[in-house]
Amino acid sequence: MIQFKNLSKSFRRASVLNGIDLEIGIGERVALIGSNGAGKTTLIRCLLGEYDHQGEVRIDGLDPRANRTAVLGKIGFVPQLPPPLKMPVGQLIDFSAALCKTDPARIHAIGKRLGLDVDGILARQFVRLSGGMKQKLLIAIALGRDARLLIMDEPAANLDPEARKIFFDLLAERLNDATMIISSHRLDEVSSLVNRVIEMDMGKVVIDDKVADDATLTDVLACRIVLKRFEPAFARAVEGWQLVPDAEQLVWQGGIAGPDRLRFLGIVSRYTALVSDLSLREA
Ligand SMILES: Nc1ncnc2c1ncn2[C@@H]1O[C@H](COP(=O)(O)OP(=O)(O)OP(=O)(O)O)[C@@H](O)[C@H]1O
Repeated sequence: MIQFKNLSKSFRRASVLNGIDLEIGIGERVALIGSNGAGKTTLIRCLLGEYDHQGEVRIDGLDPRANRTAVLGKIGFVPQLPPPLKMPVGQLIDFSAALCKTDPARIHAIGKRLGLDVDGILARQFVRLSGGMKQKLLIAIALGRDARLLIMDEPAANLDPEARKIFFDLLAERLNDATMIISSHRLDEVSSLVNRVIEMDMGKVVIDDKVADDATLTDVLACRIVLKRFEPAFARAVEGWQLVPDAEQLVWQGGIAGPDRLRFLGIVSRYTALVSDLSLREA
């Protein structure tokens, strides 16, 4: 579906992509990872046909630079930085829906599933929404259409755990009909969403691993944590993860979304000295 052949890109004299060779097939879910400045966004921008470059880029055999309308019609894109649009939300949804030939009601429905009060913000300027609200709306616009390729640049970074769980469910619904590229500078944020990891460094691919799908996107793990003593900082840290404490706030129990387990354990690991027992089991 996607081919990069000896792709190189320089800005003025600075070389940013150096001879990228990659093939990404239908149904692959790729984590595109790498430190700040590694070249992830530039690679995505080349795929979207936004930059001139050396080498070849093809989506279903088409050069995205020469066939932007046809290629963009296949892609649902969530950008890393929300565009500073002054357009009211309702107009933005209608405009995007018309552009992608989809029904605005689909975008409304996904926004609502993500917890966005779509009806209450229709008249608000997009640029005035909070970071999380903007991200939910951009995800709803990208997923509310029949895109065969989903490209998402740090899509879940601003979402709370509840919205992340719904986001994973939404992606799970698209597993059979879409190829996904999810960019992040942290593998633990996206590792359980993907079946291939491509790491970039200084404009080159340094790791390209196919990984086993060991947890499905819709898994929920039963979590139980026992603390040695109550600590308000722990209660604050797990707020939003829907863990319910016992009367003494020493035993915490609840469900954790499978793809979120590493992120959750990362948070709990800050309180390792407090934890006397921890289990995270398939329910
Ligand atoms: N339009 C531009 N003009 C000049 N240099 C650019 C431009 N866009 C990106 N760069 C440079 O290209 C390099 C790669 O940037 P890119 O945004 O692709 O990295 P990234 O891997 O997406 O990083 P991050 O994780 O920080 O988003 C950086 O050194 C950046 O400064």
